Formats: sequence, structure tokens, C-alpha cells
Amino acid sequence: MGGQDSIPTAGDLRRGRIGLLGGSFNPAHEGHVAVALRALRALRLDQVWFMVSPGNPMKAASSMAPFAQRLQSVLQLVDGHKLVATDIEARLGTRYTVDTILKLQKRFPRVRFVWLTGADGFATLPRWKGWRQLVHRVPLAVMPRPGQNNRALHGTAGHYLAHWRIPARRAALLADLIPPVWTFLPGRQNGISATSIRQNGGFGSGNGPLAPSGRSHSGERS
Ligand SMILES: Nc1ncnc2c1ncn2[C@@H]1O[C@H](COP(=O)(O)OP(=O)(O)OP(=O)(O)O)[C@@H](O)[C@H]1O
Ligand SMILES: O=C(O)c1ccc[n+]([C@@H]2O[C@H](COP(=O)([O-])O)[C@@H](O)[C@H]2O)c1
Repeated sequence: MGGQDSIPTAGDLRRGRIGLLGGSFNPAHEGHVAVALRALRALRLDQVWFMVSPGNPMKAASSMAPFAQRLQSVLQLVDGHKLVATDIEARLGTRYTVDTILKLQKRFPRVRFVWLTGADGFATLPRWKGWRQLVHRVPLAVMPRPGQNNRALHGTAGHYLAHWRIPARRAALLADLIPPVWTFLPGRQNGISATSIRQNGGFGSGNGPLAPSGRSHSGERS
């Protein structure tokens, strides 16, 4: 990816608090930006990385636009400063979040990562590979999503993690706490989804360009 002069590199990442918003971004939309900004402020993060999944193991590849097109949709929304697009999961060669987290923590040992997810993702967590190991490795912040919050908070993950939940008013501490630890950040909810955008014909032609951009994080060491 181009524009390396203006992007953060591993040299900048000796320490810091990074929120990881993993997603298919098929395509990225304003709901992603809203949760990223909410997390940035509430958790006092230095950055949120929009980490484009090479392929969600739980989603059909047939309805997925090419990686480059999904990454491009993120690049169009982020500022490249506080909100950063990254292809690092593809570069690491991981698909399962637990594997990605272990590799990122090894690669950036002084960075405090927080996994960001909408309530729908938290509800499906018990079906993820190694989910208990994952929650023992990284703090989690769960963002509300219309129609998903009860299912998430009262489901298997919510019950398993009940003792490790901290109130939203203490969210600024989350990145510094030793997992398992998580919080639910109530706030304005946005009903937008990538599914509704695709259903309205807004994405998925599969032939979008991948323009060079400085608004990205490639994970390359400087
Ligand atoms: N409107 C929203 N409100 C809260 N969280 C959201 C919202 N949209 C997406 N997210 C969260 O962002 C992350 C990436 O989402 P994803 O790229 O799958 O978008 P999506 O709109 O959920 O896509 P799809 O409709 O295709 O499932 C997930 O953790 C998801 O829960
Ligand atoms: O690790 C898993 O088993 C796993 C299963 C489902 C989803 N995930 C991750 O959850 C994030 C959100 O995925 P998505 O497709 O709902 O945007 C993305 O980073 C996926 O790789 C991870």
C-alpha cells in the first residue's frame, strides 16, 4: 500500500492504546465510524484500526466482495490519523481472531489492544474459535446495536464474562486492565448495516479499484 510517509509504523507503536475493529467491511459504513469514535473517546484510545478480515470464517465467501474493494471502502471513511485502515490480518495470514490477537501482541508487545465489537458480534462469540482464550488475552468493548443488545448481554458470552464486566463510567481504564475484562458502552445506536447497503445495490460489484492512499496502516516495520 502506498503513502507510507503519513501512516503509523511499528516504530511509532512502542506503546499506546489501540482499539481493533475487526470486520468484513462489505462495505464499510457510517455505523463503523460511529462505534470507532465512541470507543476512541470512551476508552481514551490513541487509534482505532479498522482491520479488514481476509475472510470471516463464519460468513459465506460467495457474498463477499474482494478484499481490495472492502479495504478501499474503509479507506474512503477513515481519517488515517485516529481512525486507520489496516490489512494487517491478511499480512499476518490469520483469519481467526484469537490467532490474530496472539500475533499482534507478540509483534507489538508494548501496545495495549482492545477488541471492539458490536453487540451482534458479542452474541456470536461463543461460536468463535478459542473464544475463551481470546477473552483471556484481550479486553473487550461491546457497542450497542439495535435489536442485538439483550441477546448479547444475556447470552453465553455475557454470562461467562459477567464477573469481569466493568461499568461504562470506568471504560477509560479498560485498556490498562488485565483480561478477562470488558464493558458495554451504551449510547446512540445506528441501525445501518452492510447487508442493507448491499440489498440496496450499493456495493459488491467485485471490480472496485484499490487506489493508493496514505490513510492506512500496513503493519510494516520501519
Ligand atoms: N450499526 C452498527 N452499530 C454497532 N456496531 C456495528 C454496526 N455496524 C457494524 N458494527 C460492528 O462493526 C464490526 C464489523 O461489522 P461488519 O463489517 O460485519 O458490518 P455489518 O454492517 O455488521 O455487516 P453485515 O450486515 O454484512 O453483517 C462488527 O463488530 C459489528 O458488530
Ligand atoms: O475467530 C473467529 O472464529 C471469528 C468468527 C467470526 C468473526 N470473527 C471476526 O469478527 C470480526 C467481525 O466480523 P464481521 O464479518 O461480522 O464483520 C472480524 O474481525 C472477524 O474476523 C472471528
